[in-house]
Amino acid sequence: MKRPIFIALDFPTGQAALAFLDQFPSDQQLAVKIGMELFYAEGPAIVKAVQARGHAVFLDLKLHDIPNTVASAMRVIGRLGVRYTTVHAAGGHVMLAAAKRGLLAGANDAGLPAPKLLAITQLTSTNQTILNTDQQIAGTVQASVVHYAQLAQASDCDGVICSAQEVAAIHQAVGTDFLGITPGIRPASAAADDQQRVMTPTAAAKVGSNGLVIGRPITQASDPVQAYQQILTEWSAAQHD
Ligand SMILES: O=C(O)c1cc(=O)[nH]c(=O)n1[C@@H]1O[C@H](COP(=O)(O)O)[C@@H](O)[C@H]1O
Repeated sequence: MKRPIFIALDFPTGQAALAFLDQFPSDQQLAVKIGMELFYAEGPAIVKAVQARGHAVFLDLKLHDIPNTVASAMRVIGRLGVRYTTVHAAGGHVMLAAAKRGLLAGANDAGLPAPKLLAITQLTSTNQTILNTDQQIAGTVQASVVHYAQLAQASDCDGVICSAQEVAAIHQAVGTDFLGITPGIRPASAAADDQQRVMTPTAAAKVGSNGLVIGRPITQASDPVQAYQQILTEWSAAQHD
């Protein structure tokens, strides 16, 4: 999967998510992200239902707990056949290493390839004020994100979730093989909603983003299939390798 666009299936029910997917041609294989809302409503059954339609699943549950709990939960996730999953970098090295260990154990239990483990750095809804005031972290958002990328790499994660605004700095710090997957993507005409650190698909491609996560600009569009195709065209045209 080279530089995928993950559609965030942020729907309250499996029925709504599958009705959304039904709008696409049945032979079009998509990359989709199942997050907390849909997974809490439907559990692993929705992962299986989406996989059965031929789509690649990124299961985004953003684990953050004591290392033993994270390892055990990741072991369950590792058995689901998903391609990517997430953990919070803020949990620290021991927790991140436990996440990776659990994921590998789960994949091994099921005889499946291990999902790629992505660490959440600073959420794209976080800005400088939130970082310095609410989180009491001094310095810039970019410095915090790069620090978390270095921590994630040292803890054997495959990449991070960050804003496209930080991808170039991350790749400079930890190398271009380390994935920088970027939500907070907004076509030029779209509303930012609750996102603070946004970029267009073209700008994200130019700075070397390894994949986009996009929800509302596609799921809430009057014609979601057309919105997706437009973003895909823009993203593909701007790639330089
Ligand atoms: O982990 C994520 O996917 C994530 C991390 C982050 O920093 N920011 C962020 O927006 N996301 C997710 O990416 C999606 C963005 O959705 P839209 O803002 O509707 O495009 C949502 O499902 C968020 O949960």
